Amino acid sequence: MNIAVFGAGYVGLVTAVCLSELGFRVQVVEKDRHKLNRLQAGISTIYEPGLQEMLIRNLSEGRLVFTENGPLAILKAEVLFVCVGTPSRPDGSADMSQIEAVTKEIVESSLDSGYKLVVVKSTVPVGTGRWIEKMSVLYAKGRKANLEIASNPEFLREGAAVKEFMHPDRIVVGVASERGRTLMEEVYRSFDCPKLFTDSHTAEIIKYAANSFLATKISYINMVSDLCEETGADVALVAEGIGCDRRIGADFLKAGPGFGGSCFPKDLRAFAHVGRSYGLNFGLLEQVMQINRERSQRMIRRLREQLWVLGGKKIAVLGLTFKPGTDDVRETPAAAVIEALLAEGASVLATDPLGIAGFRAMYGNLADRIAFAESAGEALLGAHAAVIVTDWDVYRELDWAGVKDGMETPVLLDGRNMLDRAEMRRLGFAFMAVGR
Ligand SMILES: NC(=O)C1=CN([C@@H]2O[C@H](COP(=O)(O)OP(=O)(O)OC[C@H]3O[C@@H](n4cnc5c(N)ncnc54)[C@H](O)[C@@H]3O)[C@@H](O)[C@H]2O)C=CC1
Ligand SMILES: O=C(O)[C@H]1O[C@H](OP(=O)(O)OP(=O)(O)OC[C@H]2O[C@@H](n3ccc(=O)[nH]c3=O)[C@H](O)[C@@H]2O)[C@H](O)[C@@H](O)[C@@H]1O
Repeated sequence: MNIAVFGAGYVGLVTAVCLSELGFRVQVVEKDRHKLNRLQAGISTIYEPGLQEMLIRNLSEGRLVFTENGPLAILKAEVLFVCVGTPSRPDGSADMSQIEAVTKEIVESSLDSGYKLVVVKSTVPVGTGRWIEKMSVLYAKGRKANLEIASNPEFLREGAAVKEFMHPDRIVVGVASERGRTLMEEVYRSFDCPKLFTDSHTAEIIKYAANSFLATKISYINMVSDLCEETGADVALVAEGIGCDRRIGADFLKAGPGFGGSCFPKDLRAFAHVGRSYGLNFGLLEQVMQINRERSQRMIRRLREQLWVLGGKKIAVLGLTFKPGTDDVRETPAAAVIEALLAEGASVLATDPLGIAGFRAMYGNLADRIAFAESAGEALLGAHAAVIVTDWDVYRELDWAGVKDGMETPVLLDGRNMLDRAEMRRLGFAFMAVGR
């Protein structure tokens, strides 16, 4: 089967590489010249375990091609995956301009040609499939593009993208015709997981509903975490206590600095916007977002409990990416924590194993006002306190006894509950965790 993939970002690149690994012939259309050059040279543009080797193997065996020639890829392909971005607009709604542009390109290049299945993998508001159908008629200008639109949301997580693409918990496909369903069954034939075939509206809602539910679990446990902190209870044990109930489940109950990344914040805003646009009360999601926004202030408050005055103090921020195992800093909680520290008049020395370059590029103004260190050891030298924002293993394995003596005052806020409290206190740290 010939497949085309539009957009070589996290989702598109992983989808394309994995499908070629499964033996499909895949053409990836990418408009960003810089990305395209690197991918054509066999260099992965994102950091994902296992991706680089698979990329080189499938490129060299000729199953995977990167191109900017959309029309040619469209001509050859029977199934076209749309994996372009759907970022937030200022009002929180999803910006559909990339999807719109790809729709136009696909319609114009498939006029009077055979049947093609256009599969939307990007995360999109309910009704997107219908909009693509409507726009297809407009762009066809009275001629016929024999396109069927399907929805196939992606649930992979960054940092484990290849593994989760290849071994998903489920596959969701919103498709109307038998022909489209048969094609999607063929694409996912080798996957051994529940496959849910629905209408396109349902599939589109499943994606936002899943992300919003997971984010709700996180804000919920963060809310409970604050009560644990006030009362001397332990949020990790509370999470274990409720998570053992299979109806609740143990995952996504880790208290911390709040959720970040390119999807949860953006998708919550978009889902809440969709709800509002139908006149529905999606206030629950507004609360989830509000709790998340307040996490950085909570961390500042904890630091003040130990340091009294933050102005003029040097604080080491350990971790800039929104979670470990990725170089992605989009909507990272670290940015809010740094912002809040600077507002207190503290000076910040930040470090991260993979995120420094991305942080500098994305948060220019903020980055200009702080300093960066190559390692945690360097960041902690002379610091009045350290805050762990991202739970990288290197911070777990750090020689804390060794670095403590180099600190001005040994205050440590473990924002991810990753270190052993008793051990840290034994080493002489004024140690604080989250919700315990
Ligand atoms: N990042 C993630 O872990 C996940 C993302 N998603 C969703 O998947 C979609 C894509 O996300 P990412 O891959 O993170 O985005 P991204 O921004 O990393 O990648 C999108 C790519 O599409 C390219 N592009 C834009 N317009 C194009 C066009 N007309 N033709 C060809 N290429 C074009 C861009 O240059 C870019 O490389 C979003 O809707 C996102 O919400 C879904 C699940 C997981
Ligand atoms: O739509 C998407 O893009 C993806 O969004 C998330 O994946 P991702 O953003 O890669 O990262 P997660 O592992 O879900 O973490 C998101 C944020 O929540 C935080 N988190 C996660 C779990 C937890 O218990 N506590 C917590 O604070 C993480 O630190 C991180 O900042 C979803 O988990 C994926 O299923 C989905 O496909």
